[in-house]
This record gives sequence, structure tokens and C-alpha cells, in this order.
Amino acid sequence: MPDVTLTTLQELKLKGEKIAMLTAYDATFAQAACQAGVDVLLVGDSLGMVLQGHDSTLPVSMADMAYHTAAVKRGNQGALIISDLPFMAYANLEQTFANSAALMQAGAHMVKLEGAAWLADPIRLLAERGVPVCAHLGLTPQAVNILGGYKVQGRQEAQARQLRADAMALEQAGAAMLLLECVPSELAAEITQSVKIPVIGIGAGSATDGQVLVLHDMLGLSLTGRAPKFVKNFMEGQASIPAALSAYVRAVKDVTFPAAEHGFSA
Ligand SMILES: Nc1nc(=O)c2c([nH]1)NC[C@@H]1CN(c3ccc(C(=O)N[C@@H](CCC(=O)O)C(=O)O)cc3)CN21
Ligand SMILES: CC(C)C(=O)C(=O)O
Ligand SMILES: [Mg+2]
Repeated sequence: MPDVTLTTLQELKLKGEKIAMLTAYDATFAQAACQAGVDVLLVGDSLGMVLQGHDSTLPVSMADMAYHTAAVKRGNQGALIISDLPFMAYANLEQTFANSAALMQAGAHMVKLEGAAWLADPIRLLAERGVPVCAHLGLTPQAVNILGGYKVQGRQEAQARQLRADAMALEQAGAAMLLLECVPSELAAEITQSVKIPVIGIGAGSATDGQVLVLHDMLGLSLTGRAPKFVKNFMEGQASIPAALSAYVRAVKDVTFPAAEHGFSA
């Protein structure tokens, strides 16, 4: 078992102490993040963009996710490891079970699925089989071709109402955690208060129970030359990568990150 478990995260939410989460794709950065005090490591399918150079997360395979999960597991020092199920790896229940098993056996402690209320059945069935699930709501990058780009979600009242309902339904179904990406800060605050499970945000303001960023983004690296609005470069003013990782954890814990400028309004 890792030092950080679901119970730990529940306690952090109750105490009002923020959860620091960061993506990791290899053993060395996993170890460095742990030594900086990161609570949760996310083996994100963002690796398709930052490691592989694709322009979306869609080309990422299960083999890729299992390979990077196994590498992160070897460098991990007590963090909870969450791995993304990649595009179309949870299109039906049989695939969802087999692919979740592969990630758990590679070293994940939880899997993350992108979607909405339709995730209720897979979440309930995975939990019954021993797999905790994080539900990723709001801007779901695997649906970029449906969404028409990487755009803020939940700005219209009807969409906001839908997101609130989805969050409650997925908690009810047995989700262990929610991740809100690119939603107005006010809406993320409401959802965080309305559920008992931890809510992690990226581009969702400072009121969520924790924050996540893509490792390369927070180290000031970008393939496209322009980072999303919610990114802060933590290398600025730091002399080393370990110092930047520590600055990130400190900023999340003392709620100096994210600032208002990193969030979206309705
Ligand atoms: N390097 C990296 N960082 C990420 O955060 C990330 C990935 N890759 N790959 C998968 C998804 C894609 N993500 C993205 C990418 C771009 C924006 C973006 O540029 N958003 C606009 C908002 C536009 C609006 O106002 O609707 C922004 O200005 O931030 C957001 C999320 C988040 N994830
Ligand atoms: C951006 C985060 C939330 C993610 O899903 C990823 O890194 O793939
Ligand atoms: Mg992802």
C-alpha cells in the first residue's frame, strides 16, 4: 500500500488541507515529485502530447499507459498513483474491466475515466471489483473533436446544471474522486462543497480540494509555445527542478496557487 490512500485524501478534504497532484510518466520524476511532497501522481494520457508530440491524447494506447504506469510505480515513494484509461479503452464494460486490470497490475491504485453521468455503471461495477475510480468532468480532452477544441465547459447555466447533476450522480455511483478541468471557479466551488469525495481541479479555481498540473507545463516547457491560462511556471525563481516541484506543493498547500488569473469566470 502507498502511504497516501483514499482514506488519507478523505481526511485532507475534511481538514481543509489541499491535495497536491502532479503528472508523472517515469521513475525519476515520480521519485522527485514524491520527495517534494506530492500526494498523488497522475500517469496522464497527456503523455501523448508532452512525451510523444501528438496534437491530442487520442493516439495513446493501453500499452503506452501500462508502460509508463510501471515506470512511475518503480520510482514512487508513497504517493497514490492514478492512471488514465486512454481513448476508447472503456468503450464497453468488458474492455473497461480488462484495461483497468492491466493498469492496476502495472502499479496504479486508481484509474481515471473521462465522461459524465454515463460513467455511473462502469464506476459502480469497477468499485465492486476493487478498482477505485476518479471521474474526469468538464473539459474532457478525449472528446476534443466533439467539444470543438480545448474550451472552458459549464459557462451556460444549462451546462452548469448538468455538471452539478453529473458530479452528484457519479459520487452516488461510488466514484472515489472527481477531477474538474476548465470549468468556472464558482461552479467548481459549488460542486466541491456538494460532494463528500475529494475534488481535484485544473483550471477550476482555488476552491477545489486539490490541484493538478502537467509536469512539463509547471516546469515551463511547452511544445506549442503558449501554455493554457491555468498553468504557472514554477521554475521561475527556482534554481533546480526539485526546488520547483517543492514550490508547487507549497503553493497548492498554502493556496497561493491557483491565483484568480489562473481560473475562468462564468
Ligand atoms: N501539456 C498539456 N497540458 C495540459 O494541461 C493538457 C495536455 N497537455 N493535454 C491534454 C489536455 C489538454 N488540455 C488543455 C489544452 C489547452 C487548453 C486551452 O488552451 N484552454 C484555453 C481556454 C479557452 C477558453 O476560454 O475556452 C486557455 O486559454 O487556457 C486547455 C486545456 C489540458 N490537458
Ligand atoms: C490534465 C490531467 C488532468 C490529465 O488528465 C492528463 O494529464 O492526462
Ligand atoms: Mg488525461
